[in-house]
Amino acid sequence: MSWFRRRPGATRVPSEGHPRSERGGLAARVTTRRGGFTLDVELEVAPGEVVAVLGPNGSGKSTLLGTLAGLHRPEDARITVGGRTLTDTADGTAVPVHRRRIGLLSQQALLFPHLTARDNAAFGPRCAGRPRREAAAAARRRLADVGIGELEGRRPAELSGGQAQRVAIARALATEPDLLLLDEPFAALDVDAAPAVRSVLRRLVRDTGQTTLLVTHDVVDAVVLADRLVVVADGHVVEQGPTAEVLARPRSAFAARIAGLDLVPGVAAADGLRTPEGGTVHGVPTEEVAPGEPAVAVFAPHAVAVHRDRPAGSPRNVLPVRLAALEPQGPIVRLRAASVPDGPPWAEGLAADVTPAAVAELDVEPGDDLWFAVKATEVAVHPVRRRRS
Ligand SMILES: Nc1ncnc2c1ncn2[C@@H]1O[C@H](COP(=O)(O)OP(=O)(O)OP(=O)(O)O)[C@@H](O)[C@H]1O
Repeated sequence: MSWFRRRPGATRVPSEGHPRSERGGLAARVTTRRGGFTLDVELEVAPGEVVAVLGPNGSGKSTLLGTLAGLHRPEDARITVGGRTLTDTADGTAVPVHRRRIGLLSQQALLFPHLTARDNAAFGPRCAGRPRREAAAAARRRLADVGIGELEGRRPAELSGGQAQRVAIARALATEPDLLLLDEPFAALDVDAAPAVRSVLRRLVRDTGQTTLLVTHDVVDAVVLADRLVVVADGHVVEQGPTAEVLARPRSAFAARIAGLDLVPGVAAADGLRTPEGGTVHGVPTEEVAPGEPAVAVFAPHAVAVHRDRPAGSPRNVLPVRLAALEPQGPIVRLRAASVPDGPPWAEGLAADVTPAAVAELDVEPGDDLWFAVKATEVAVHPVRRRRS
């Protein structure tokens, strides 16, 4: 699948300080223990690339971010960003947190309660040694970038969760970090606030060509923000690759579980998504996507109704499929579709989750022709990560 792939030859926007091309990417080899747990990973993030790290609870994601940020001392590691060695246990190099030029954004905004939004955002550049006036100017610019320039004089107690997280984004980016680390950045936001904050972050990361490592549990974050996925389990990298490829052909149990969503590539349209062959998937565009933008329609397999005969009536999306496989998944059965010659090619691999009773009633077996139906209201249309060129 080519729809999430980075466009070749994408150029980066020069930043105010040093050009991004001089900043380079991340190369890390880390072995470290925490109690009885061992993290043992190698990881690279190319300049301007966004890599998402996904993994089950306790797989070592936070340990990895903490080690990169300089918060944990690893037993055996070499970490370089833009060719600068930040950690090398072989020769004792351990650049302190505030000199690593790494921005860290956590679930919680963690703002200083007694400082204004502006002074919170200026804190990073001040720590990096920038003069007061310059730091304040950088803070103002970034607050404007995240859409809350007018709130610069407010203290954290006077901000909503989403606004506070925007200040935290402004603070992380005001330092012009060589590497941005995002640790579940939307997890603490309520469902109404998260899409707008994700949208702001996506735009900023794209527009500045910011090299970024994102840790998340939410596959939509990875789809929207990341070029590449790295799946960790039990302290090891178990698979990695372009986001779409990992989700389309998951090899690890965890990736298979997170990939348990139906994804259809295309471009956003007012009424949903236009597929490459000119078909339409009716759906609800999220606020993060504009018509004409590369996008993906996402729906849950349990939202798909399965019929022997073409259903009449309301569902907007009705497509003919051939049953490729029946996959028992605990209390439900997943029907895996193949495309049919006259049907849309994107039906290939779609999943529908039904009860065993429904399977018995349908009396289906692989090779049978069926109809999948999904309501437009069940289909969300998200932008896909695309680097600015
Ligand atoms: N300070 C500590 N002392 C001992 N063990 C620790 C410490 N911090 C983490 N661990 C252990 O290290 C392992 C990895 O934890 P880590 O927080 O890196 O995982 P994670 O993938 O970020 O998990 P989650 O998704 O739940 O945040 C876990 O088994 C955890 O219990």
